[in-house]
Amino acid sequence: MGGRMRGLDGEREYAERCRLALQAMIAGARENVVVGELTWGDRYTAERLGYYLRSLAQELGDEGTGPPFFGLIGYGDDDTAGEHRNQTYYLGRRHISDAIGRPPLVIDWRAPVSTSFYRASPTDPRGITTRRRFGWSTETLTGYEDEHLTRRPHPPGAGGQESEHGADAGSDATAADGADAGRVVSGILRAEIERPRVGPMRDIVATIQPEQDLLVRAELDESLCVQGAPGTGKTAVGLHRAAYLLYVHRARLQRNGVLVLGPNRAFLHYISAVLPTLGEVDVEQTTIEELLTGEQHPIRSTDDPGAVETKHDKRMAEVLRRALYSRIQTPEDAVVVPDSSYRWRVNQYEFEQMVDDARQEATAYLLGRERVISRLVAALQRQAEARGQNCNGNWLRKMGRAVTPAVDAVWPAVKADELLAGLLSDPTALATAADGILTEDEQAAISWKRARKPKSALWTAADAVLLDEASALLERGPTYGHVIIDEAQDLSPMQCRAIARRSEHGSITVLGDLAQGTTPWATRDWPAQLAHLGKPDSQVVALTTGYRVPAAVVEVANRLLGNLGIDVPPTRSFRSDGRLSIQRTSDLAKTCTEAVRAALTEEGSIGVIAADEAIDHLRTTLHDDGIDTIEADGDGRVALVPAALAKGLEYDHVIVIEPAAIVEAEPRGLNRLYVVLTRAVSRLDVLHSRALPPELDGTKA
Ligand SMILES: Nc1ncnc2c1ncn2[C@@H]1O[C@H](COP(=O)(O)OP(=O)(O)OP(=O)(O)O)[C@@H](O)[C@H]1O
Repeated sequence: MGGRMRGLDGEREYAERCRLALQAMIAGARENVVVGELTWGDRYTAERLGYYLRSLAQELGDEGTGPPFFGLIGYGDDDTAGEHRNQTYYLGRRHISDAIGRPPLVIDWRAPVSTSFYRASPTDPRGITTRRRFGWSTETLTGYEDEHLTRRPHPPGAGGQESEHGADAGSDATAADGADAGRVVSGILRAEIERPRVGPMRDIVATIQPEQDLLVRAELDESLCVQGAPGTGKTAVGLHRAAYLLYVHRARLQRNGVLVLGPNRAFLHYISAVLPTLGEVDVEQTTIEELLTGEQHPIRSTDDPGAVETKHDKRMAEVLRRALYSRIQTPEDAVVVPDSSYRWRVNQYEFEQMVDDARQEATAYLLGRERVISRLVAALQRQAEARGQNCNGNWLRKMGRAVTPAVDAVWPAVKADELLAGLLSDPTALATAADGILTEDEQAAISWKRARKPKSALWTAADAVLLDEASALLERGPTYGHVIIDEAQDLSPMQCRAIARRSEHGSITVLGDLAQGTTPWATRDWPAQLAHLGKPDSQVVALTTGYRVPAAVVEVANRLLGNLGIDVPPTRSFRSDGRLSIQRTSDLAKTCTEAVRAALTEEGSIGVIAADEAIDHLRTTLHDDGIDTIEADGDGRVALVPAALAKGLEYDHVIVIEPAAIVEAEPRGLNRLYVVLTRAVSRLDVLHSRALPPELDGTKA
């Protein structure tokens, strides 16, 4: 910290000083873990402290080697700089300090002062005179670029930048295409965004864009919905938002937890390293299916399409509610409990009143039942105490057991799987519960061919959603402090309800793209989905600048947009590089092999994406040609990816096989093709033997 701007040698010395300080912090944290474990006599304190120190050590642990900082802001000496007048601040993934009481050497990117690094622009410099971006080659500082924000840009187009000592990104500066007119794009920034992709997703802390930063740093209480075109950084924003919220609201969120939901395992694998590199190791990352599938009810079967759609329909919530509450009966007798020489009694009318009241008040079925039991016991207690009896804990428990059979008769205990198995096994019970809600065909579609007990039931993924709904009717579960939902356009209303229950007392970040909706129930507008998610008033923000897909590829993908039956703004690509080729061939397999071979001569990951049913054949022919492929979440150079699994992933070079087959494979095949075409970072080859879909070749606008 301080007011001086260093030259490259000075910056390298500073980087070394930061690295040594960080190593000392890591060593200190590790030592504290040991000392903490030895010195704290009281177990609870020792455990809490141990947990804290261990997570600190873990957070710092991975960070000993990477660049200690990525940027620097220098404030001027006028009033707009306020308390930061003449100060400079280095920004990194983590605070680094070398002595308690002294200002940190590096400030965490999430700290309030870091905001200006991301948001300052020539039109609104926020008191900053210089913004410096550092270029690193692994651990070596190779150079930096300065933007002088309070000076007029000169010459036009150069954005007032200088670079020193061969910053590895060069020094050209251009304004982002069509983006904020005040925005200047440095060479280092552009190189980071356009770099070839290899391996899993990385954090973007060094290059978060202003429109992304506004979302990352939105208040915890604010639920947000981001409608983002492909590659606009929705996933990146969601993950950085999780890290930001944990930094600002650590205590609250560590208690309630943060949950990140993604579309599938391959996607989770792809993003899994981002939060740990940001020091956040405690965030739960899973898919909605895994979240809802309990260990007791493993998925053992699949549903027909008709059954799936009905089970995911929100009317099922009412069918289940009715089925459950129809179990409650009106009491027909008084409750009489013999107790030594007395018989305590609650008459039928009072009992009925208790049942009615509990039904009105209780937020969950089993809670209502508990209330009836405790009110009956309280009534008995009043009578016993009036007779001078001492009603201790034992007595109360005994009375509780004594009234239970009477309560069982009118408000029976039920389990979620019994309720659902009962409903799906018994057409008459289903007809009663679904009367006026589901058609006869819909009822027939979800009914089991033969009755089964819960233990022998062949549960499906859609049943898991219903079991979760049923469990929540019985008993309310815990809620998260914040839930981040990626690819949220694909969630069914019933899945949304499951998430809404888990975020009832917290907030959510909804990320998605209506154009990428591929499930039968994918939403066509956000307000409807937000209502299902229990946050109807969330603000919807659109991101349209794509950082993944090059302009030529965006142009082809945008051709499909008008045919998808949704209203979203087209993507504008940030990137001018990239290559697109569309090739007709009579021998797809051979041309595919040639395309992969050509791609292998260049840097970066390669994804071959085809209709799901074509995958096995392609794998064999590629293998016969000497090319080994991996699955979407494997480690290797060439991934062979079924179209259905491509969502959320990206490859440097994408080879799309037979678009017409991808479109035909499913009802929302055109949306699927849109997803598939927008996975490419640098190069896209489209190979086809049949005619291209008319929406793609531009003959159907
Ligand atoms: N500010 C940025 N700086 C550097 N890279 C960025 C930035 N924003 C996004 N990216 C990169 O662009 C790519 C696309 O980002 P991301 O996957 O988050 O987009 P998305 O909107 O979720 O895409 P999709 O909906 O197509 O799956 C990623 O490689 C991401 O790291």
